[in-house]
Amino acid sequence: MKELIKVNNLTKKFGDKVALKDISFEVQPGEILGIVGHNGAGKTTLVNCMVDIYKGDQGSIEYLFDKKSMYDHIGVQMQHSYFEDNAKVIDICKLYKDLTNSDVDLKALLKDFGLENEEKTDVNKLSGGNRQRLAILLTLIHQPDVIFLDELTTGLDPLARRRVWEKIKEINKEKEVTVVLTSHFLEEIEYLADRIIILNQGEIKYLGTVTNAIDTYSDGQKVIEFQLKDNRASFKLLKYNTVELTDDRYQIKTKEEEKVLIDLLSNVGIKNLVLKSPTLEDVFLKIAGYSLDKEGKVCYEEA
Ligand SMILES: Nc1ncnc2c1ncn2[C@@H]1O[C@H](COP(=O)(O)OP(=O)(O)OP(=O)(O)O)[C@@H](O)[C@H]1O
Repeated sequence: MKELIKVNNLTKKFGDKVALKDISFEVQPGEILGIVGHNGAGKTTLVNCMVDIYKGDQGSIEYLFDKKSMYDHIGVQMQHSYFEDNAKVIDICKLYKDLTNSDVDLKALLKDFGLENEEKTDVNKLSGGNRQRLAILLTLIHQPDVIFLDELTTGLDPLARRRVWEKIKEINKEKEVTVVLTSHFLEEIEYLADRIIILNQGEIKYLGTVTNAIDTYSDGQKVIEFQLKDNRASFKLLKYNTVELTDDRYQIKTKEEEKVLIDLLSNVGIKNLVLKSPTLEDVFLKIAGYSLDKEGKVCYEEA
């Protein structure tokens, strides 16, 4: 299948600051591609280059569609969606429809997004979740092939965030719209994206599926988490150099989980056992000193 967008050796600078360094990848039709990275990693700059807001200093971007009619084919929701304060939901929708000469059925679209009862609501009185749903809806009014969503769910509570995720999945599957999204949230990317790009200081550190990222970076290790039946047996864990104690739970990282489990069960005495595979978070930690804040947002601590 031919790629929808092809980014070739793209470099973008702001003065001396290199925001993107020699980036190459392609967007396949029908996929959800997630771009993830710390603050300042270059996510927004990359999206801005792809939607032709910024010109790269080096490299090129090719589109399957005619670039002259680019905005017929793409829909863009940027990091902050600004709406006129007193504007009503339906007025904004109509404005977008007129501007794009679209023949979309607005009533049906609003119903589809669960906003049919909000038509007359002032946009600034919408809940955070509904506001974000409106932002997605607006990208779809002219029936594009691909939409770009930049940090769509930042600021939403977990329930509202989940609802937005469901909507994105639905649009992708049912309307066959390709989605390029940036996010700070690993859980979001893990849930939504078919493939991910991990950006670190303007460079691609990883491009591929989440599963492959985990396999590649985890080195086949599993995590065994447990409590001791009798804490006096803790000396029996000394032979494991990967053992860690957090709160009252021990963790051992190992490639030989069966052997270690047998030892723990028969010789050490453990309870409340959980066997875990590494997560995308572990991959991030390996790539470059990432950590997560209380909200589950990616942070970066330079060494
Ligand atoms: N218009 C600009 N002028 C100067 N520097 C910029 C500009 N836009 C971005 N940068 C710089 O380029 C780098 C990449 O920024 P960018 O906004 O793309 O990162 P990001 O990953 O989207 O970050 P965030 O998650 O905080 O939105 C940063 O160092 C940023 O300061």
